[in-house]
Amino acid sequence: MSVSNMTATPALEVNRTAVECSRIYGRFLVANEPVQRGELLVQEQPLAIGPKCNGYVLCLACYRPDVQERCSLCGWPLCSLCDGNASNQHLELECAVLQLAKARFYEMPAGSLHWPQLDCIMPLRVLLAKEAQPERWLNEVAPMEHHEQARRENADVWHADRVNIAQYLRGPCKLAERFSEELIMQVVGVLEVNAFEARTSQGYPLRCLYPYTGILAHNCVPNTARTIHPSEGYKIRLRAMVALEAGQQLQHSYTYTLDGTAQRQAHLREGKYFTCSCERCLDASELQTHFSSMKCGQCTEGWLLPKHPTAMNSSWNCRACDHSTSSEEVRQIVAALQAEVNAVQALDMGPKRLEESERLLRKYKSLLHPSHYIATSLRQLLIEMYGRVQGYEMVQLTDQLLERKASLCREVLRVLNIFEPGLSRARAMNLYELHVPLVLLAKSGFIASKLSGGELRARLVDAIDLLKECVEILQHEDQRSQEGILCGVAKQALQQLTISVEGLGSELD
Ligand SMILES: C[S@@+](CC[C@H](N)C(=O)[O-])C[C@H]1O[C@@H](n2cnc3c(N)ncnc32)[C@H](O)[C@@H]1O
Repeated sequence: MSVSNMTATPALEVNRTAVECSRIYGRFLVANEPVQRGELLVQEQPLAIGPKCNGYVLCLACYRPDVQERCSLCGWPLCSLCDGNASNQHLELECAVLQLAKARFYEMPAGSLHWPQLDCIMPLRVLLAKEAQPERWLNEVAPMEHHEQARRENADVWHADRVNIAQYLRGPCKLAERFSEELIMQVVGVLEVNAFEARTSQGYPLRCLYPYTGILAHNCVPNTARTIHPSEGYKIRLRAMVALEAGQQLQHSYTYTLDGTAQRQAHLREGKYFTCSCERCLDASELQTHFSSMKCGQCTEGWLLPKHPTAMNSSWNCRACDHSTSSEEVRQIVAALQAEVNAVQALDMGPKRLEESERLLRKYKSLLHPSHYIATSLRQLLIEMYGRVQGYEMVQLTDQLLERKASLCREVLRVLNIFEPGLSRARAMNLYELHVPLVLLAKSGFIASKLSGGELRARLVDAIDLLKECVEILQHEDQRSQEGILCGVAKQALQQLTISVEGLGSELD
C-alpha cells in the first residue's frame, strides 16, 4: 500500500496529519501543519466495534455485562431490550452467520469470568467488514502490524486463539470457505496490537478498531489525547495535548503513564511486542521524577535506580553509596508493596480504606522515593476519598485535612505536568479535586479573619482558574461519559464561583 493512499481514506472526517514510516516505528502519523494545543488532528469512524477479549458474558449489542437473556434468533447473549431493536449491531453483523451455521452458544457456570466463545465476535466483525469494504481492508487494515512471529512464540496463547477463534469460526460457524486460518489469525493480531478500548455511554468496556488513528506511535510522554464518542457511533477524535510543529511525530500512550518504567515496559512487550526507547524509558530517574526509585537499604540518603532501565534484568545501583541489588530483589519488594495497595484498594469505599491508604503512604516513606508510582497511586486513592467517604465528607474536613487533600492534588499534578503535559484528562480531574479544598480554605480563613477580603477574592480567582482549565480540557469529552459529566459539574461550579466573586464587592479590599 502506498503510504499517501491512507490519508485519503473516506472514514476520516478531519485530517491534519500525514503517514510516515521508519524502521523503528513502522508507520506512524505526523502533524502536516502547525497545530495549537487542544486542536483537532483526526476524526475517524471505527471500522468495527465489539467485545473485548477474555471477557465475561455480555449483551452483544449494548455490552451490558452478565446478561441472562439470549437472542431470539441465534441464541447468543443479547439483552431483551436489544433483542427487540431491529437495528442492533449483533443482528446487523454476526447473527445471520450464527443462525445459518446453527452455532450453539454454550452456557458457562455462573460467575465465569471468561466465556471463550465470545472471543470470536470482534474478529468476525472485522472479517465481515473486510467483505463489505474490500478496498478499506486492502488499503487500511491489511497493512496493520500484527506481530505474527512474536505472537507465535507465546505458544499457549497462540494455540488458544487458533482453537477458540480461527478453528471455531471455520468449523462450527461454517466459515472455512470464506476465511482462511491465516487470515483469521492476522485479524486477531491486528486487534491485539491496534484496537483501542472504549466505553459505552453506560460505562461498559468494549474495543474499537480505527485503521488510521490506530497507527499512532507510542511514547510514555504522549503529545496527543483521544476521545471516543458512543453517541456518535464511537467516532474517535484525536487532539494535540500541546502545540505541535509541522512534521512533528504524533505520540500516544498505549500504556498507563502513571506506572513505573518496568511496569510500562512489561505491558508494551507483552501486549504490543516492542521495547519502548523513549526519553523517559531511557532515563533511570524518569525525567528527574524518581517515579521508580527505591530507598537504598545501605545508606541513609541514597536512591536505588536501574542501571539499564529498559532491560528486564538490569541491576539497581545506589547513586550515593554504589550499593547494588538485583532486579529480582526489587521486583519482589515492589510486588509485595503493590499487593498491600491492591488489598487496600479492594476495601469498601469508607473510612477504613482512607486510613489504611494513609498508613501505607507513611510506611513507604522508608522504602520508596516520595514520588514513586506506588506512592502516587495511593495519593490518587486518597484524593478521591477525602471529601467523599463517611466521616471525611467535605463539610466534615478540618482545615488541616483540607490542606492535606490540596497538597495530595498538587503532588499528583506535579508528576502529571511531566508525564502528561498540556491538556490531559487526569490533569483535569485533579484540577477539579483541588479547587474544592481551596475554596473552603479561603472561606474559612476569611471567616476566622486570617485572610483579608482581597486575599479571599484572590484565592477564589485562583480556584476559578483551575475550573476554567478543567473545563477547557474536558469540554471535548462525550457528554454522557464520566468525564463529560464532570465537565458539566465543573461548568456549574465555575458559574457559581464567578457569581460569588462578583458579589463580594469592592468593599472587601
Ligand atoms: C498500534 S501499532 C502502530 C502502527 C504500526 N507502526 C504499523 O505500521 O502498523 C503498534 C506497533 O507499532 C510499533 N511501535 C509503535 N510505537 C513504537 C515505539 N515507540 N517504539 C517501537 N515500536 C513502536 C510496534 O511495532 C507496535 O507493536
